[in-house]
Amino acid sequence: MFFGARLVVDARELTLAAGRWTAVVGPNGAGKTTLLKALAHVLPSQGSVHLLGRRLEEWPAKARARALAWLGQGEPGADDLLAHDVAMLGRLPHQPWLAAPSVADHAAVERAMRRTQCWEWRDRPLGRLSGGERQRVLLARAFAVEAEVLLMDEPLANLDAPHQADWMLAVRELVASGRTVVSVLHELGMALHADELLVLQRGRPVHQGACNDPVTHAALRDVFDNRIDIHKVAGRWVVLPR
Ligand SMILES: Nc1ncnc2c1ncn2[C@@H]1O[C@H](COP(=O)(O)OP(=O)(O)OP(=O)(O)O)[C@@H](O)[C@H]1O
Repeated sequence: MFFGARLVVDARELTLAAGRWTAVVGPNGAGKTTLLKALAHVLPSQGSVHLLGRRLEEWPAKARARALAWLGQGEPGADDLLAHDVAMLGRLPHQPWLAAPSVADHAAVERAMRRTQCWEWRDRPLGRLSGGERQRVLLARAFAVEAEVLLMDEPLANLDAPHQADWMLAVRELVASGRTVVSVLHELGMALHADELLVLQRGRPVHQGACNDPVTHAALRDVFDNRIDIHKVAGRWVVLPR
């Protein structure tokens, strides 16, 4: 992937496992967002990206939007829209042109908003929510798609600890039902609870492996210049800066 003439991400032959949760990690500027945008078809890439075995370009746009849900980093939203309407945007790929949302669409939105605990303020405009509340609405929009594959860039931004835990639980449920989740995470302790870690450094994937594998931990320490410590506390991974 290039920005102008500059090669920003050089990821050849990269496969992300279906039916698993992969966390993409690495230092600032490593290319995590760029990679995710290329996977989501938000940014052009030079190679070819396959989604569920089929080239992205070969998917009819609406079918692709049903199969692949995308949550960008710090997404601007229309501040005047009500939270419920924002979440309903996730159902657009399911709706015929100019049709009103169906019963199934309303049910999916309610499920998603309850999942991220924002159903209570469904009638409030996005612009009048706190950062974390807003993020939970945007997460609900992504969940409401009920896609096979979810790509989320910094989904935990602005979320407090209990809602981070809720997000992880939601991801676990999605993966248990056969869905694929790929998330860029700066919270390395959370990332280590994924199934797989993809470690990026200066635009290249330098390691891909199981989160509980010591080799993965060594790769992680390495890309952060040995300035992190990884511990297991009460059965959970904790990453501390050094
Ligand atoms: N629109 C752009 N134009 C030019 N270069 C860009 C653009 N967006 C990002 N870059 C550069 O591409 C590289 C990768 O950026 P990217 O946002 O993918 O990194 P990241 O790993 O997600 O970083 P962070 O952890 O800081 O969010 C960086 O060197 C960045 O400066």
